[in-house]
Amino acid sequence: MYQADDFKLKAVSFAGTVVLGYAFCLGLYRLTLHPLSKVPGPRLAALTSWYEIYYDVWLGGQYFRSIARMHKKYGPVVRISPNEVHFNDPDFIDVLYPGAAERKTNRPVMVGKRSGTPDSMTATEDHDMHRRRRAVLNPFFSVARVRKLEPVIRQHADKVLHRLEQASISGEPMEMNPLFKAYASDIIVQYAFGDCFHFLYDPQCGKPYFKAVDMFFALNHVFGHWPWIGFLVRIAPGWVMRNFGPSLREMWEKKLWWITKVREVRNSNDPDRVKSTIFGGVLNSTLPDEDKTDLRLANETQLVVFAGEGTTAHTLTAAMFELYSHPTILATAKSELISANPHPTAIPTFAQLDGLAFFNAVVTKTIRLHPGVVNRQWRYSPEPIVYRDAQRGAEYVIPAGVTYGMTPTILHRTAEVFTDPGAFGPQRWVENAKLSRAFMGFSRGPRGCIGINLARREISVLLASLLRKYELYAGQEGCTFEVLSQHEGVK
Ligand code: HEM
Repeated sequence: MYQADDFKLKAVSFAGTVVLGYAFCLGLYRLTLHPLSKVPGPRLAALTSWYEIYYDVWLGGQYFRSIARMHKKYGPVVRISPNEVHFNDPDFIDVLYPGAAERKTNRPVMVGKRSGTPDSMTATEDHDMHRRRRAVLNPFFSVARVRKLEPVIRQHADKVLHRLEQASISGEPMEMNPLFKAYASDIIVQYAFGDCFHFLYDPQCGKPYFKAVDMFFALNHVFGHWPWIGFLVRIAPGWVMRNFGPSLREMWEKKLWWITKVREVRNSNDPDRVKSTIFGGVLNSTLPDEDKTDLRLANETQLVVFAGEGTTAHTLTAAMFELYSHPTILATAKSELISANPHPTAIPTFAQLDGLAFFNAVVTKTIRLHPGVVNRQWRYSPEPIVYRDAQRGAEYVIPAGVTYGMTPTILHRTAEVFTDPGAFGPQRWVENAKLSRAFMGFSRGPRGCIGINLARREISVLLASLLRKYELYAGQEGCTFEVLSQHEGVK
């Protein structure tokens, strides 16, 4: 008995010594011999990814703030975890996010895992496979195709005005962000399948669903570090979600809806549906059959829909907040809109909005200050990348396969690039077109935002409609908005 206990004790202490010895050697390697060991950054971040986990999982998505502080301390390139570097240099954007013809850019596998949409375009690691998958979606987001959506976008903007009109009659305060999410969601889901959830007719504007999506995004950090948790959430049967994951349930149910809709489009005999909906086009494309399974297309739908909802709504909310808190800028934007569209309650056409330099700069400037995508834009290159830090006179080689990223939230608030970076000044953008060299709001390169044309149209049509109709509330009668404190956002 005594001997057995002694043996167990020895086995445990041996195993403990092996684990500690391994951790010690790994730490030593990461700090000294690792190919990134010369890249500046906090030692703790180089030693262990628990540093990142603390900020992103424990504190909830806060690592980007810590990375911003690192850049202030260590310069334009920092090692933010044992195997990842982060850049903050606008002159290096085109090297890190090159055109498809210049160099391949792969996406780290971890990004797909954290996105919760395996096999979707954005989760596709390989450059060439991503190109193939994206090629079938690209035509649906071209300038010309989005122009064809003009009646749909204007019709949805009209529905938003109608909701606000109803609220003004009933005296019910209207929260703008869920309304904007409902607007963006109804448009993109309608375009995807020829049908949508009609959130703009829902008294709650789909709030329970959007809360579930927010919760899912918050969990992305957890899925990124422990992908098996994401896997369990994905495969969880309905009764588990209903009983143990009520906050995600709404989203989970929508996933079943995506699958049903993919099947409906697949079995549809209506040629119009095939031509005019995104997933009709995908099913009819030359993609191989393994890329057209119900599950992969449901994941692709979830990606496209998620990517188009919150981002657009966030930009609209932020634009309203900035404009109505800067009455002089609001007045300039309004006078430009009045000259293009004299009727205050008419939804403007695309043609009326084209060429409104100041108004369009308001949209870009809003995305600069409040980018809809906060996380870093992860990539890796199949070839080494050389970075020269002119300030320090140092050169760093980022080996092939090492994850790197840039973050618009950090880049767009860098004083070396934008003087007075926190200020909302669209006029600067009108006067200095060169500022766009440092703009990453829609990312760059072949994995940049596919929905940029659609987003710009959705935002400008609705924003212009609201600005034309509503005044800032100062006790007067009529169509007004009230801006609450900065922390509460726009209501
Ligand atoms: C103001 C609104 C928007 C902003 C600021 C925005 C921003 C971005 C950014 C920064 C990325 C790159 C993310 C990365 O590299 O990790 C991206 C990707 C993407 N966006 Fe947008 N987006 C907006 C609206 C839209 C809309 C309306 C759609 C349309 C459905 C859309 C669809 C997508 C898709 C599908 C991707 C993934 C592309 C790929 O992986 O190849 N986005 N977006």
